[in-house]
Amino acid sequence: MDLQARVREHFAESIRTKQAAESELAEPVTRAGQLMSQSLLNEGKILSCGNGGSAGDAQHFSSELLNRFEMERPGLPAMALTTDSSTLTSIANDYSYTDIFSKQVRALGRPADILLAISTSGNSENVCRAIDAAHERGMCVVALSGRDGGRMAELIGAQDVEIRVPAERTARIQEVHLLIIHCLCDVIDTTLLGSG
Ligand SMILES: O=C(CO)[C@@H](O)[C@H](O)[C@H](O)[C@H](O)COP(=O)(O)O
Ligand SMILES: [Zn+2]
Repeated sequence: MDLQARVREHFAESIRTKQAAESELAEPVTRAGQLMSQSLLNEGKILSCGNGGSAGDAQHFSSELLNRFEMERPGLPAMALTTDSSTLTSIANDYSYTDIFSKQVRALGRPADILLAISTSGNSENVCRAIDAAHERGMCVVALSGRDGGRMAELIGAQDVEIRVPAERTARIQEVHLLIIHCLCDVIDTTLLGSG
């Protein structure tokens, strides 16, 4: 087994996936960044959720808003719904794992807020329920997905933005999700602060 060849193929496939995504996703990513900027200007906040690697992505995004991305600026209101182990374990224990995000969205969400919902398959039930809860609260949703968009694609409304990575493999989709998260931070900072 040529391990180095395998590693090289990961690099090559990741590069190809990002190149394929560029032309397809530049428009929805920009639109999502503008939607988030408008929410922040309207005193809204951004809630984010996902499972596994996507939980890490949700936290990565909220930390870049709460602290900073590349420009010096005041912190922006954002919260990953994946971090409070007491809340997560009690909801999962008393209700169901599928309710861990939706219950938090119902408690915290306000109409000016945005939900960043992340799922490579688009089929994680707890993320789908969070989207339903966001809509109940009058919030807009930015959905990061992949493959055929899964069930999440059916839940997205005209006021929302779906960003579906054109790839099948979870790892490749996640790698593009992280790039998109950095693009969203850049659009938000540039919209709020100017390009310097
Ligand atoms: O990071 C990885 C795989 O690269 C895993 O932890 C992965 O995120 C988990 O299996 C998730 O539960 C997958 O959920 P989803 O992306 O389909 O919503
Ligand atoms: Zn991963």
